Amino acid sequence: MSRHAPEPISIFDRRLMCAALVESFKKLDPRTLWRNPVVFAVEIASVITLISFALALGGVGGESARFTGLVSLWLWLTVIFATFAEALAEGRGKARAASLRKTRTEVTAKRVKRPAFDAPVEIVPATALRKGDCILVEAGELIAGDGEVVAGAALVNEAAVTGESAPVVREAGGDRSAVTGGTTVIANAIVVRITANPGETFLDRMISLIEGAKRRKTPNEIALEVLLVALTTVFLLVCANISPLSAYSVKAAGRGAPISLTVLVALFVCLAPTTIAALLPAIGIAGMDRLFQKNVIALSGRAIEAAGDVNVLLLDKTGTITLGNREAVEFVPVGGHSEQELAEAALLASLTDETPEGRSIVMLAKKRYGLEAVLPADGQAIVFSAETRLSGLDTGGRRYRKGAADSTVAFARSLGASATPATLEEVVDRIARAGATPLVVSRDAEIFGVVNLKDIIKGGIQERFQQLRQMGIRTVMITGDNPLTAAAIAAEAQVDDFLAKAKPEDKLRLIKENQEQGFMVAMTGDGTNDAPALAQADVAVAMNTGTQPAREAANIIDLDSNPTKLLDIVEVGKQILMTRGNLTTFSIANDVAKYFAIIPAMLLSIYPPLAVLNVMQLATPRSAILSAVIFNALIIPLLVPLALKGTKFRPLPAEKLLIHNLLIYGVGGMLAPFAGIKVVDLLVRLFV
Ligand SMILES: Nc1ncnc2c1ncn2[C@@H]1O[C@H](COP(=O)(O)OP(=O)(O)OP(=O)(O)O)[C@@H](O)[C@H]1O
Ligand SMILES: [K+]
Ligand SMILES: [Mg+2]
Repeated sequence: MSRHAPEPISIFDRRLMCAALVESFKKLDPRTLWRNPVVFAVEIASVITLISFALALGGVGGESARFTGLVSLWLWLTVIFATFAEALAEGRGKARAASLRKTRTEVTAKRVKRPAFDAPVEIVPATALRKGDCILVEAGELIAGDGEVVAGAALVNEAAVTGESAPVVREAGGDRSAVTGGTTVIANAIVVRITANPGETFLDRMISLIEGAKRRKTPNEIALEVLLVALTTVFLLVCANISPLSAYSVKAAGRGAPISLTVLVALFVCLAPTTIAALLPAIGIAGMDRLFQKNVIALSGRAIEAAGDVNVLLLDKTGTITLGNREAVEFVPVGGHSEQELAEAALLASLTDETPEGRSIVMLAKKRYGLEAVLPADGQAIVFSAETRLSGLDTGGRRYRKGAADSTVAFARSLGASATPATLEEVVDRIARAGATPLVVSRDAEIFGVVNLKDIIKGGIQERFQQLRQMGIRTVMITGDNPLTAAAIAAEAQVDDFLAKAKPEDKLRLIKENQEQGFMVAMTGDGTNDAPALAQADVAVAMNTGTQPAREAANIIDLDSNPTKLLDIVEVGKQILMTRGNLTTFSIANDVAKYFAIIPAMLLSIYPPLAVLNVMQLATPRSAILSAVIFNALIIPLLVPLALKGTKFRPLPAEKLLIHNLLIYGVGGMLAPFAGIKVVDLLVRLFV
């Protein structure tokens, strides 16, 4: 695969860092910062200490101006480190969005009155196109908006959106009818029915998503934030009560000085869970960005996080596990009919069938049997549906049909057929066992034979399903095809289970059943008949090659149309959840060490015996407090790489991972500040 568009940019690229620095100052605006309440509280603390500093300079208040100034400076830095982490996480997406914007130049479109090539054409700007309009797009032209091909077939270059420069076929009918605005037709012509108004196209959605404009907090993020705000409130109350308590103690003990506002504010910031609060937005944004680098567009952060907990993956067969261009390769007659007769009946039954299957039958009949495709004037099209599993043509009082074996046989029976030809079952089974799809062809009550529709499994799929199994995810293939074909493909692709002859409502029911058993269900599909199931699944991945309804029902779109991408999505989902958990553990464990630094320092003048708690042997109370504030600030940029890259993913059982992470981030988080604060103190004692 050749990929020219998204050249990999490091998150720590120098230009991105500079842009993020500018952004991080803009993010100080309280009107936006309040959305992160803990960091907003630190900003208020910074303002309070700044005012105290100004007052101290004028000799008001009992605290040293130099000390207050330094505390204020480091509190401001704490806030900026937090906004910088978020800005840096957004940086790569913003750069990508800007380059996408550039490709979306002002274009014009050829609007047609009817969805046909011979309809009169009117030139209009792309912005004038509305849902339901039809446009003609010819070779060399840009497709002006998202839509569905309603006539013709063309080669389309989608590099502008997917980064993939190899052209793809887009054609009317079937599961490859969706086109994306901003892509280019490079051969042939198509008529497209527009499915999105200007400003609501896939490209628009993609740009606003990666720019973060549409980003909502996920339920997990909200739950964690509630906890962080609660903790912060508790510490705020504790600090507020220390002041009267200390004044009382000074009186009672007859020595020492009451605790200054600067020290109280410093204590509050050190105790509040600032580390995780500062890094929380960055963790989610960076996860989405990492997926985007893999050409996966997540329309919600919630879907990615749900992917981290997925137990069951349902996949559609044709177009998801297989390449999806089922092609007619052979006509096998039964019941004394000749190949030629079967070819003629199959051709008639396919003349108006715009699906890839139908077109490939017409092709084979023309090429191998020299037949001509002329639609009879009285021809009545019977359009294929996933419900009937049949398609065909009524002409001259005769009903030509083709479809799934049982459906066609049932139809022939309903018209009076008493027995099916002797060899039919054998032929159907032979084709199905080979993993191909048999379509039975009939005229009224008479069965003519079977069309062999071949399909190919996508490469490398088996190993990836194996990996999913190791992660404890069960793969189930669901297909409208017959059980024998399904079994053959299931065995070849090595899925754990399969469901054959599934109608859209069966797919939907299977998902609901799994969800009722408490499983988190992911579904990947491409067809219109997959859309209801996609809408129900917790994680719904649509192939970019799929139909418009499938893409609209999904919450994740894979631009590469590779069903095993779910592995990457699951991995990023797990990483986001683990990183957030680990940093929360670390952040709260950190506090323990800060108690040892600040509490003795704060109360030493009142209770001299507290000196024994000064285990770090910090120089003076002021240097101890300042060191804790500085450490509390510096730990944020030190952890930014971890927040952006995510905890390294290991395919381990959940309990083992939990113990492992608790050890590293819990114990590590408790010990790290002892060393860190001590080192900072050695430097700070030179200044205060
Ligand atoms: N154009 C067609 N005309 C008549 N019958 C068809 C046509 N296309 C498919 N069929 C029959 O209908 C069955 C269901 O097709 P459909 O495309 O709905 O399958 P599906 O549910 O999407 O499953 P999958 O895509 O996984 O194979 C096929 O297995 C085939 O037997
Ligand atoms: K803190
Ligand atoms: Mg399908």
